[in-house]
Amino acid sequence: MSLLTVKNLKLQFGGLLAVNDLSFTVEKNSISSIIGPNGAGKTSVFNMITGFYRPTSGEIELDGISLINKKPSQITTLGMARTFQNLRLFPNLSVLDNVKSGMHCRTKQAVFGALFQTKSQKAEEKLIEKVALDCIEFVGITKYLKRSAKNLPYGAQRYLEIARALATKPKLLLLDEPAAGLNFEEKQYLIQLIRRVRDEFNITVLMIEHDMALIKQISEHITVIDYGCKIAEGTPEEVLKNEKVIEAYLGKEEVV
Ligand SMILES: Nc1ncnc2c1ncn2[C@@H]1O[C@H](COP(=O)(O)OP(=O)(O)OP(=O)(O)O)[C@@H](O)[C@H]1O
Repeated sequence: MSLLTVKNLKLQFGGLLAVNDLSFTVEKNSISSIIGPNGAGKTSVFNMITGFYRPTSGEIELDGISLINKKPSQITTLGMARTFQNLRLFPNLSVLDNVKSGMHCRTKQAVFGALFQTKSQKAEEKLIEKVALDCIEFVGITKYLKRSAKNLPYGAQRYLEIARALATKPKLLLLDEPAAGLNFEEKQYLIQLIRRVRDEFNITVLMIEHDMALIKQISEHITVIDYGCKIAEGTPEEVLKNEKVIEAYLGKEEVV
């Protein structure tokens, strides 16, 4: 059963067709990937799914609900969270506050409540803190709780982004190049973390990644795009021996 359905998606920037008639689905509880050479349109697809870009045409549904014309915050509320290729943390906020900051969309806090700290307001604040602490512990960075994001080791910053996304309790987690900049040990830790996200929280994961070894290890389904079009899809074994895929990568990146 699919959680995300993308149908005939198009995105035009002036004369450039960044995404061209793209259709694919993401199965519930799967770990899936979108791959493709630089500039293929992968991040543009994520930006449309999360409401940052408005598609020129096409349909996107999360659990049967259309996401077209919805704002990013509405899409978060419907159960989607993402991390970014270039980290988007609040550098001067602590780890705890970074995670709490991602949870507005899930809270009922009104201005009145925030000013006068009603009983329910205090209870909600406690709950927010508990969820944030649980997510921080889950990704393994509790020892950095009070440290500002900018002073964390790079790997921990990447895990913090995942904790912040998890705190919104998504059905679907989109990870944009989660392994970028990580060393071998950190990548192995990331693989375990992504598996635990799916297995322990039943969250479906869709990621963009350039690290083919990592993709092979963790992805159950891959969609390959080139020049905005889907050129192949299937299991890692099927996709990575596909001639069109090898051709698309030839001279650009190495397919392992
Ligand atoms: N806001 C924008 N305005 C104009 N062109 C854009 C914009 N965003 C992306 N593009 C163009 O759309 C195409 C697809 O870009 P996109 O970033 O989606 O590719 P990508 O597959 O994610 O690349 P990479 O792997 O290098 O991150 C590129 O030609 C890019 O220059």
